[in-house]
Amino acid sequence: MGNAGVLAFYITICCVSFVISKIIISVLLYKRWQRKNIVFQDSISGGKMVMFRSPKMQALTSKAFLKKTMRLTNKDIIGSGGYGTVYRLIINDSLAFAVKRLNRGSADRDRGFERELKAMGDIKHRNIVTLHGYYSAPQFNLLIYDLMPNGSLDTLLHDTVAGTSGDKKPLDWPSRYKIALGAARGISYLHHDCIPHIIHRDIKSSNILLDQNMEARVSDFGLATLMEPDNTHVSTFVAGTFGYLAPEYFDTGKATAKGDVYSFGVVLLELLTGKRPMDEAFLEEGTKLVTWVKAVIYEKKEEHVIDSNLVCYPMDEVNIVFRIALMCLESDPSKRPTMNEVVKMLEQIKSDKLLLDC
Ligand SMILES: Nc1ncnc2c1ncn2[C@@H]1O[C@H](COP(=O)(O)OP(=O)(O)OP(=O)(O)O)[C@@H](O)[C@H]1O
Repeated sequence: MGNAGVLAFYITICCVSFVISKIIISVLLYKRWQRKNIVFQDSISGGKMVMFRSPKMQALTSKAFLKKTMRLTNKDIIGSGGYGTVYRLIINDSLAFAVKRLNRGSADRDRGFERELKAMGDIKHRNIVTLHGYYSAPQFNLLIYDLMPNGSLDTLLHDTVAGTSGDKKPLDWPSRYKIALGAARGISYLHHDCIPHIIHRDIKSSNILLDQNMEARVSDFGLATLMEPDNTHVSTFVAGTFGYLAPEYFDTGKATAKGDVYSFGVVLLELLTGKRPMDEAFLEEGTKLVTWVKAVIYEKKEEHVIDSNLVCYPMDEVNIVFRIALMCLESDPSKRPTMNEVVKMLEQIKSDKLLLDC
């Protein structure tokens, strides 16, 4: 190669490096811009609205959003729980949000509250309900989530609405399996992939919501740590809900990942038996779902616990999920699997099936 060739080679290298570095800088600047939240200070209420940047929030202005939010009335209420009331908010007939009004305001909290919320906003996973932003005022706080059009697993499983023909439509096995796997993946993500790792502390069927594809999305993570539940809400105790709490929690009062695994085991039992953990029939007999199931197994009558709506589905799959539930419900936390292992065991059911079908 002559001198001219060498020169041309070096010029090409320089040009390519220049273009690549420009692209990298642009991508980094775009990412930084994306991370910046939109903050709107409302001089009338003395509150602050923070909207996390995301494709869904891109087209909205915080002022318009806040105006709509402040106009929510009782007819927009979806439900209420230990932390407050949840409203449906539809913007421009197309964007749907669930706004959770927390009963206490920012006057009761320190700056850690906002830090936690921002960390919650960074969590994006297909099995976790996205937090899009929050509003913080001295008297109350609002959390803005994606609206889950198919409601909660609790409603779907236990309040089957009578159709026009009067028939009830119980959830079929493929849907139950899909929900179990989706929820397990969401919790596993919180436990193992988030830095720092997150313990949910309140896993239950009303905190497993269903999106438009009936994909499970875990909600309310972090709330138990953010605030003490309302004292008027009887089902919630310190953090967590009766019927779902691991036995060791009553001794130690400490929330652990293995405590979440236990609560997930209770959700699996709900899916398998179709019964609520604190069903009235259990309360009358002074027992609860987990104790009842364990007693029936002791008598070797497992078949009596499975929801009669599931009898025409593959019993081998149902039985494996039942065994996974029992592992999660071990009294000794160290004997329970991790959520990562639970996901793998649940996934194995379908991959074994595929191998057999081949
Ligand atoms: N993002 C959402 N999309 C659709 N519905 C929701 C959403 N978040 C909550 N809900 C519904 O609102 C109702 C109240 O929810 P909330 O989380 O406040 O209470 P809970 O989970 O029932 O009880 P607790 O507060 O003790 O956890 C529930 O019926 C729930 O299904």
